Amino acid sequence: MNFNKVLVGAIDQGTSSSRFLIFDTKTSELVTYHQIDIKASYPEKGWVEEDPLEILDSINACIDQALDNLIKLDISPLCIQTIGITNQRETTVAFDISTGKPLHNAIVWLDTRTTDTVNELLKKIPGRDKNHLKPRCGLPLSTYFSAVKMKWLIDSSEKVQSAMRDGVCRFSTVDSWLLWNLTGGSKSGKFLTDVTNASRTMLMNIYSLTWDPVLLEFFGIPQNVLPEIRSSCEIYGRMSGGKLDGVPISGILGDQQAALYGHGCLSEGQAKNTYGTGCFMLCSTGTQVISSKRGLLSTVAYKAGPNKPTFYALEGSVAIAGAATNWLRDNMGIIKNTNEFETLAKSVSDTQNCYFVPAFSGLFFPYWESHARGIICGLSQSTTKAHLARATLEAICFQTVDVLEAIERDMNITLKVLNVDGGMSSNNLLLEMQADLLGVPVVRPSMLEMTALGVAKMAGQAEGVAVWNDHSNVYDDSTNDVFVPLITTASRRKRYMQWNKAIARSKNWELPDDEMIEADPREISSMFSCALFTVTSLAMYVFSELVADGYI
Ligand SMILES: Nc1ncnc2c1ncn2[C@@H]1O[C@H](COP(=O)(O)OP(=O)(O)O)[C@@H](O)[C@H]1O
Ligand SMILES: O=P(O)(O)OC[C@H](O)CO
Repeated sequence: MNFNKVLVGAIDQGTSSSRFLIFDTKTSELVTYHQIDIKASYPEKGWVEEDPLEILDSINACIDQALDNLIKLDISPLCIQTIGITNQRETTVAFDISTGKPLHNAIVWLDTRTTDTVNELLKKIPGRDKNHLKPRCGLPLSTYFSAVKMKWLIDSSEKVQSAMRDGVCRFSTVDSWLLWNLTGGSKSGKFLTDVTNASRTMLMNIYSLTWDPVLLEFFGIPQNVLPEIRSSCEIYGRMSGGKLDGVPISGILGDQQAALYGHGCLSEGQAKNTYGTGCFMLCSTGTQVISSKRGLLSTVAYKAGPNKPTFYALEGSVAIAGAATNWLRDNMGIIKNTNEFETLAKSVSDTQNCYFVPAFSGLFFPYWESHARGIICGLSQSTTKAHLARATLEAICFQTVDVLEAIERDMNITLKVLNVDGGMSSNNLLLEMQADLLGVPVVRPSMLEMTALGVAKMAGQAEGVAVWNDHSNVYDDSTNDVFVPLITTASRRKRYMQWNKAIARSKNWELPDDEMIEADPREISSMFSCALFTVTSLAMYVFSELVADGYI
């Protein structure tokens, strides 16, 4: 058996699946991995939940299976020097730190149950400006981020309220839930998070990298329920139990930041776009926080050690990418397997002017509109499921066009290529359409696991581990696939205009609870007449019964 390799393990906990991947530090080669799908539940309209214990079990199972694969390759698991954790961001877990039991299902980043919470919070802000807190945390007020999910749990869950009273409630993002459990849980677990995950809660000040008292007060979250914030690269603790007992965990990055790092987009103006459950383009802004005028988020990209500088990024977040494929498969039954999707979409040469805005979770960038909902428009008698499949891909591409344009304008740069990765980027048609609609070549590496590679590199360079030193270059391999634009600018513009008409129709669809106040006066008067008619009829009925019974 080979004991000489120097390997790093990466836990990649995404929205749709969990993975454990093992990389060779000499070649950046993916040696082996195992992946398990995660079930989401939708208990009410707009709610998206996952089971924190299923997430944890899936990671343990992935580790075990990947280690078995390694042994089959005749490589010893003892070659694994350290482990990194990368994760779906914003998804919020509430648990009891004395027992380790979750107090509620995890509320997934896509969940829109807090639409009314956001409305209520907006009322506290002068002019209801959703960007009011942006100078502190880089983010607009939205259902997307963890703070509103925590507020909802405090306001709505009796178990959370009781655990808060007993001082045992803790809130975490998925990184700290996993870290705490893997380092020993209620016996010896380390309750820590990293700056990139903390920067997605809306509670961390992006300059000081500490929990911000003004933000904590605004959302009503006491600081003692939150993990301690650390850099993205240091030994946080060691695996407790299992086949990797004692191996350090030394890197944590939110999954989109990890992909940026994996691509090696470390210099100002370098960008990547990851197509997973959602689709997220991040562009490095160096050590400067750039505040977007166009709806992009300012976020922490990484901090490669406690005493290292903090790097930042601008981010354009598109909520629904692969999630739309899953919806067409699971809810509509249009395909049986994800891999049929490309063949179906390719079976037609265009969308026949059908547009699909999959705003299931409202619209994120650049609108930050919680009340938008999904629409399909431009249907005709000849529209088929193939046109809808193609329109789904187009929708993801159009939103990416918006993000790229905003990044270029905010940073005053022109991107010459777009580096891509993520599960959905295996779809060639998606990337061909993306290049066409962007007018910029799209470059896909032969190894798509940039998220896992990013956090493996980060973990491998931590002080006390230092097994991986090469971070400087954009991920480079001679077997990259390049997709070049083939359509004319005029055709691109026409389709983009039509897309914007579809977006306009999806906006402001859901009515907030207090919408009556701003509703059309004709609607209010018709509802008032209806209510008056009902009350009068009831009174006349009671009166006639009283007369009939001789009381009057
Ligand atoms: N060839 C494909 N065509 C369309 N969608 C795909 C394809 N392959 C994967 N997907 C979608 O991509 C998502 C999985 O990507 P992944 O990066 O693993 O997601 P996550 O990190 O969010 O768990 C799923 O939503 C899946 O349906
Ligand atoms: O699951 P992904 O890969 O789409 O990533 C989810 C994001 O981290 C949400 O912000």
